[in-house]
Amino acid sequence: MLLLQQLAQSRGGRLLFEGLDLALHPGELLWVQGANGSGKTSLLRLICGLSGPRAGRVHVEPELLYLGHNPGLKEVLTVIEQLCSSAALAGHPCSAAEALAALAPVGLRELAGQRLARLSAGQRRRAALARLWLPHVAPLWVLDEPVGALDAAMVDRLAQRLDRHAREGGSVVFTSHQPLPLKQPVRTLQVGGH
Ligand SMILES: Nc1ncnc2c1ncn2[C@@H]1O[C@H](COP(=O)(O)OP(=O)(O)OP(=O)(O)O)[C@@H](O)[C@H]1O
Repeated sequence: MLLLQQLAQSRGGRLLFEGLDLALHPGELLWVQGANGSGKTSLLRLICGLSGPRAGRVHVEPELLYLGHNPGLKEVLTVIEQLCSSAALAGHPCSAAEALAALAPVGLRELAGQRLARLSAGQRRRAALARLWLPHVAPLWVLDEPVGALDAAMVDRLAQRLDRHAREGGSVVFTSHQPLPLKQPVRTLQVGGH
């Protein structure tokens, strides 16, 4: 599902990592670890093709869903508009009923018509994460700090969703500065040290 071969990246003239080899298979969860500034986000952006490597190559099969460090939501849109438009942009359009159903587990169903500009940080994160509850999503999920700003109950619900995705044959690459309460086995990858 994801293959990294001899991957290297540098930012601002500093080498972040090199010689990185990894094969992630269906059903596997990968926790990318490292100190602030070690290169976790840089690695995730490489995996998503948002930046090019200094050396090596990335192969994704068949497609991925990326939720970045910053939820990157359009403030003028309502919660449901944002969810439907991001799904459509990713090539997996959803119906209004499917979007409402995906907003329920993140606790935003009642706020479906609210503009994102009027949501709290945690609610915005929940709005971005609602994508993971839509019926048609890419099998590889790349999540940068998905639990940032989430309360404990939502962290538990997200972990349950990731566990289910893995049990169903999906894969997840995620960064987090805290362990997630996952039940499925989790592989780890340490970034940095250069
Ligand atoms: N646009 C940029 N130009 C130059 N250097 C950058 C740029 N973006 C990031 N960097 C540098 O690249 C390094 C790695 O950044 P990155 O965001 O990948 O770290 P991270 O491990 O995700 O950190 P954090 O845990 O704080 O989110 C940092 O030292 C940072 O200063």
